[in-house]
Amino acid sequence: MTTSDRSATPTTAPSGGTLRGDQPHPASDTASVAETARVAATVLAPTIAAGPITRRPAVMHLAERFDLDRRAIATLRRLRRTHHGRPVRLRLPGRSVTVLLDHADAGRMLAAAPVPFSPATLEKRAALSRFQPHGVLVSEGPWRQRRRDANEDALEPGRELHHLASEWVDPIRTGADDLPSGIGWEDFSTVWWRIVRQVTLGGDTADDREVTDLLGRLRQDANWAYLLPRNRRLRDRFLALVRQQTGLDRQGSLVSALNAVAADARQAGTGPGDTGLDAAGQVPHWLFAFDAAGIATFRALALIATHPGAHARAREEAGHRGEDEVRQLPFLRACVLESLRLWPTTPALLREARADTAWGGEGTTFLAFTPLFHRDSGRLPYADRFDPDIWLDGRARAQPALVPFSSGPAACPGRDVVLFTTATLLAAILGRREVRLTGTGGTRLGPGRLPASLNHVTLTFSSRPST
Ligand code: HEM
Repeated sequence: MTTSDRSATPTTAPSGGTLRGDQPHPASDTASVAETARVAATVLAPTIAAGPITRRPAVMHLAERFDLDRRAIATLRRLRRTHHGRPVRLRLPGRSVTVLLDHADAGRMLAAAPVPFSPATLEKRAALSRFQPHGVLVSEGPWRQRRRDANEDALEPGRELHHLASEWVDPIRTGADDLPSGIGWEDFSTVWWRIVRQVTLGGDTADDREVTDLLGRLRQDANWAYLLPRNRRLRDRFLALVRQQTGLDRQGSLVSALNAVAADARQAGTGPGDTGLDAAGQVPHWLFAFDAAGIATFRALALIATHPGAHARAREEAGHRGEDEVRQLPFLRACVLESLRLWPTTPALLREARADTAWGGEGTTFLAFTPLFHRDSGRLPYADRFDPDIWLDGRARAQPALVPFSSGPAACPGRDVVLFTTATLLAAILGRREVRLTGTGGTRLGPGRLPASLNHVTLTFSSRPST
């Protein structure tokens, strides 16, 4: 399948298209020193401090307490008004960084990947190469394309039910049953990683924590990008373990799908064996990225539990079940998408210009800060509401910058696997239990009360078997 064939497949992710009348700006502006300082203080610093690669709980706590994302959004809205929506180049020493403020510009940038707007920015290369040196996100040129194709063929974006989905239902249901009646983040996270290992690596890996624990330690280092020396011993141990696990090729796992793709490529003679592709080299990103899916699921549970109308619909969808049935669960998928819209787990979408562009020369870094677009109350009537229907009736799809999974040629190829696993887990929980939100870090959640920053770590639930 070629890349152009792929873009024709239906997908649940928003398209990179623009609304009628929305056109990208033909040129950019430059921020004043004061504006740059405000963006640095209220947008860049909190985003970096929160942990771009793994969340720092103490900073998440502060972010929620002071609703820091709301402040970031306010800063960028003000900048947008002053500069009439044009992209704005910050006056930062030693770096050329331009912030996109308009929906159409963000959509345009994401659609034009990897050239001129490459996802493999300096920051991502520095951080991610600590545990995924050959991941597609930090790859360039022909290698990027091969790795991208392999990721798409194995993860099957655009297909709501992966061809292996039926293999994952049992581990997900078992995980839901293993949750205690009082559910905190630690309980949920433990169950989530058991599910992730079984879906990704397969078979009996539920308790095989070493690989994901090592990844956790590498991710903490990666938060420091180029500021901290690399721990090569840890990295080599982790990558060797991933390679070993991938080599076991357990039936029904995501890695088995990837191995099949690599074997097909070898047989068809379309490439020099595994050289360049490095199938096992794609798996660290998968394990890493499933973390965000766990966070999104826990927040979605909080949204559902605090919105009676959605709660009733979610329980109804969850309740229609045959024990081993694999189902699409459109409403629960939409709830997870809403969780990601309201609290994006990748708030900073970064691109680096590989050629001169109308908005800045080669080497310029571009930032689309997704909370600005996702919570744009001047444009979206549902900006600060929980409204899963926007993902079902086409309203979200019509917006080029509602992009929890990014969009365009570098959009997340794992999105449909994510939506399947998360929605199936929510269904397994809500189909058998009555769930109530019992605690947050201090913020109040409910209809009309959705802070821009939500610390998932402090959410707690009570549950009892449903009658
Ligand atoms: C809630 C969970 C997830 C979210 C919100 C998410 C979101 C994203 C976003 C926003 C990007 C673009 C990043 C950028 O441009 O810098 C991305 C890329 C990617 N994601 Fe995900 N992701 C999730 C989970 C996953 C999972 C579980 C997998 C694999 C099983 C996966 C595989 C990938 C890959 C391979 C890329 C790189 C694509 C490329 O560079 O062409 N993601 N994801």
